[in-house]
Amino acid sequence: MSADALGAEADGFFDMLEERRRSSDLSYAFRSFNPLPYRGATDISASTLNRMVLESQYLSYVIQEIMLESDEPREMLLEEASALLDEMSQNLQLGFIRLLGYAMNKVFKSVFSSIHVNEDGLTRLQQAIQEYPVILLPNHRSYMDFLVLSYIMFTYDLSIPVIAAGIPLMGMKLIGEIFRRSGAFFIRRAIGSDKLYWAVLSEYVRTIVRTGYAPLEFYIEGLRSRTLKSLTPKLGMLHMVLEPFFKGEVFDISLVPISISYERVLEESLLAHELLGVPKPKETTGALLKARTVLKENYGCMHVFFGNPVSVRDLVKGKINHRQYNLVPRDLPMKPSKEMQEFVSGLAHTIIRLQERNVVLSAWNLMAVVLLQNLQGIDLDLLTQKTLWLRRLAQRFGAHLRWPENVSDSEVMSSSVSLHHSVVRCEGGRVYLVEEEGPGPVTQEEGVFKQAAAVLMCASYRNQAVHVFTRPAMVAVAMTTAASHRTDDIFHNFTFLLELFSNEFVVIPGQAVQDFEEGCSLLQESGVIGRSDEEIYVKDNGQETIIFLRAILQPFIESYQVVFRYLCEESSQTLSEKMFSTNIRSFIMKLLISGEVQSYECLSSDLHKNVLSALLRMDAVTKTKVDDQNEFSVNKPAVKKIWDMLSHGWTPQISVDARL
Ligand SMILES: CCCCCCCCCCCCCCCC(=O)SCCNC(=O)CCNC(=O)[C@H](O)C(C)(C)COP(=O)(O)OP(=O)(O)OC[C@H]1O[C@@H](n2cnc3c(N)ncnc32)[C@H](O)[C@@H]1OP(=O)(O)O
Ligand SMILES: O=C(CO)COP(=O)(O)O
Repeated sequence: MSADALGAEADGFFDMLEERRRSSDLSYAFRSFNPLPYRGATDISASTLNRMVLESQYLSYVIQEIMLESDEPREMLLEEASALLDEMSQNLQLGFIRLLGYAMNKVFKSVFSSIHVNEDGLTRLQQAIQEYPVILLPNHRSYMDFLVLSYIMFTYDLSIPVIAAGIPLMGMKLIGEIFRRSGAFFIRRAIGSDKLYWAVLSEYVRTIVRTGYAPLEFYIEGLRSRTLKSLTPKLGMLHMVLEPFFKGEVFDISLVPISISYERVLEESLLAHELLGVPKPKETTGALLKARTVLKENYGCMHVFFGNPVSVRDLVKGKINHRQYNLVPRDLPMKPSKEMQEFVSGLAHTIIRLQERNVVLSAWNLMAVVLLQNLQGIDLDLLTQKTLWLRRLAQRFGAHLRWPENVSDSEVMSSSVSLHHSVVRCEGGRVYLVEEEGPGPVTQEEGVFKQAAAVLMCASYRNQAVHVFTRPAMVAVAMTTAASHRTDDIFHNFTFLLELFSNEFVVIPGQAVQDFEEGCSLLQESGVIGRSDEEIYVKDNGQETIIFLRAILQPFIESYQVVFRYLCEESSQTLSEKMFSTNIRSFIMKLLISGEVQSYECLSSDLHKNVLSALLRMDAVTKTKVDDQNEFSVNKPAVKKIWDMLSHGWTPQISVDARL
């Protein structure tokens, strides 16, 4: 894979569709496919893989345990395990990859103007696959993610991965089976305490890794992020894939973070509506066929960045004494120690941060930041000027920006507006958010709902860029709310924000000092703040940036305040999960209609969940299970205290003139 052969661009990416557009779909589908597999792989079929799981000492041990706990005979448990495996297992066949390859080639060429892939990433991946078992860890924003990744692997002769898929996809007529034969293995949602299921799933995953059956791909965020912001990682699957290393069954494992960035996301409208409580359309083949009209649209370009493979062996050095795990017989279940749980959690969060680092942003992401601070509309010239200002700031903060070369800034702006016609329109030189077409709203609630959907759609594109600004923005807010200029005081407020928002923005646990230093250094290097031994102060020409950064966090702060207010004013101290989401929405709807609250982002269900998670972590709310339903008990004084801390010294009304 040489740069010349692939036609790599200055930034190391090349457009893989360029070549695809020159050849026929059929010849692509029937191309010769000669991947270089993992050198240590045992060449086994999908059915042998299943048999290995069923006959494993591990499964036999767990079945023995279950037999002792219940009255079920061994044969029945074995049959159950076999049925679970039939439901779960993949049956990867090259013929089906070719079939999907043919279809996807057509789809991708039609919906995307380009698919940029980093050439060195492909080369590194090719090498990594041959050396050790490889785990592909992409971010998850769209159904397109897994299609495009297997498409890239097929196109560049890389071993086709097997992929952990949520079970609803299995239920799609025909498609479910095609996915299974294209490498998907299906896992149930919320496994809970089903011991046999955990045993079958974890042994299946470990056997794939141990035998080097194929690269294993899974979505560590567990689902598509509705907000396009990174999600707090799930840990179950990561624990499973690492175990063969800790038990000394493989020498090393390579974890490959993958950052997929869309200029325009196919599901943009559906995701925003889900945030407003509209249920997700069920995954059915009928629904898929109905949704094919979205394929008539243009979704601009996408970027796929294959990150540096992370060696687990290197990572554990000095952190975990993994020899202690060699003492446990390999076939016995291994309960992860506290040390191990912390390690896996830190690693999962690190993977998300690595994904974020290599997300490629477009002019549109920056425009969305500015637009959200100017919901009343903004002159195109001013929008251009502010976007260019933000471009410089984002670059100083280390963002990966893709700005078209040899194209004037005004063209970049107008082509972004036209690509995102579902979010914005330009009328008489002014840019406004677009509300969804359809009959005009009948009630005030419907009016608010439409406006909120428009704002949430735009916010999702700001969210793609928000990780670039989070840390400096938290420093900016902490500086405003701190009792003095003293670094200690500012750090104190910073850690409060970091803790409160740690479901909103992914932070690596236990790294508050590093996060604070990162935020401060970026601001200092950009000439926004100055630091003495003990103090931090805003420089005269830094005010504009500080105000802008505070405004980025403003919708989040305002939304958290509103949820706190609801929890404190709600007459009942105990809330079921269902009641909470319905009641909070109608509470906020009223405040939006009365004008008491301005931020439409307050209506996002993702944000409501994040506030609850934060309060649970901060011991202001407790969760219990009643009849299989989550119930929350609210400690009002504790919530009030957190609310006060967030509000103390904070000036919610940033004057419109001062905003970007
Ligand atoms: C050329 C063109 C080709 C094109 C070709 C196309 C190919 C087309 C293929 C289609 C492919 C689709 C792909 C879709 C993409 C998705 O569908 S993404 C969604 C599915 N994937 C994932 O979710 C992966 C990441 N998820 C996880 O890691 C989750 O943790 C799991 C494993 C699924 C479990 O979920 P969960 O029940 O939510 O569990 P989790 O919260 O992690 O843990 C729950 C509890 O179980 C405990 N637990 C964890 N592990 C264990 C264990 N082993 N034993 C006992 N207890 C355990 C935990 O400690 C936890 O306890 P508490 O802390 O609550 O006390
Ligand atoms: O991730 C999935 C398929 O891509 C399934 O989960 P969601 O549809 O909830 O995102």
